Amino acid sequence: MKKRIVVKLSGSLFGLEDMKTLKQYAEFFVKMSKVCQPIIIAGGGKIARYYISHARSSGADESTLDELGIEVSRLNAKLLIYALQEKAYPHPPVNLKEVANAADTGLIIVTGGLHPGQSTNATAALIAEKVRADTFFNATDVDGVYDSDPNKNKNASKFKKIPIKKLRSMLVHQDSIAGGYDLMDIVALKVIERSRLKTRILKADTKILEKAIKGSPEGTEITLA
Ligand SMILES: Nc1ncnc2c1ncn2[C@@H]1O[C@H](COP(=O)(O)OP(=O)(O)O)[C@@H](O)[C@H]1O
Ligand SMILES: O=c1ccn([C@@H]2O[C@H](COP(=O)(O)OP(=O)(O)O)[C@@H](O)[C@H]2O)c(=O)[nH]1
Repeated sequence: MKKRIVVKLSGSLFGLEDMKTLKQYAEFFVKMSKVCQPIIIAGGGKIARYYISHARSSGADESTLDELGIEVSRLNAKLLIYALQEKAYPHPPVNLKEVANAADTGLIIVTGGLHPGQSTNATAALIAEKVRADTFFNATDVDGVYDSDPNKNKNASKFKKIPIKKLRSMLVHQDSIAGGYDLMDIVALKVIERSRLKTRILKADTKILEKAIKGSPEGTEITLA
């Protein structure tokens, strides 16, 4: 059986700016499917935050806002499925059991969020645990974990490796509101730790992802004591 690779794809890839991005990622994952089975979780991106902020201003509760984000992430997943055509399982699985059954088809799997109160990284970690993935890649809009937010602090320095306990202490203050959950949420970290998931946080770029899938130490590795 081919090794299973779980990739959480930043929602920023599903923006309206560059329509050819998804086609490039579809071609990339078809190429990678010759050496592994990609199992992809799509983020919600700006469109999710558009719906979340409007509904929040109307007084919707946080779990309702999370569900909006989940719906958008599932729409993003469908866009990638359409670009993958017959190489992909035909729709985004709706729960972990369906993900596991879908993975047994050997097809490329694409889904979105699954449950309120967490981010797509938590969903990706749960899926990696469920399908016994070889590695979980959080393909995000930064090239790894820094000692502070590199988008706010130009002097931040990047970790090649970071112990999960240190990462948790760095992120514990972040707010767990819908549309928040920057970088990794506490549910994702819990699942990575309990199942000792091999996890790497790296830039969402097909060339970098290809090198990482082939074993190159791209981005930041989360180490487990
Ligand atoms: N210590 C950190 N290292 C790297 N990025 C961080 C850190 N703290 C906060 N961030 C922020 O997390 C963002 C990535 O998380 P997120 O917005 O959830 O990305 P994604 O779109 O992949 O889900 C980065 O753009 C960065 O601004
Ligand atoms: O399993 C999930 C996945 C996502 N979300 C919601 O959907 C939003 C968009 O997902 P995420 O932030 O992970 O996507 P990103 O744009 O950061 O890639 C999240 O902020 C949550 O509000 C959720 O509630 N449960």
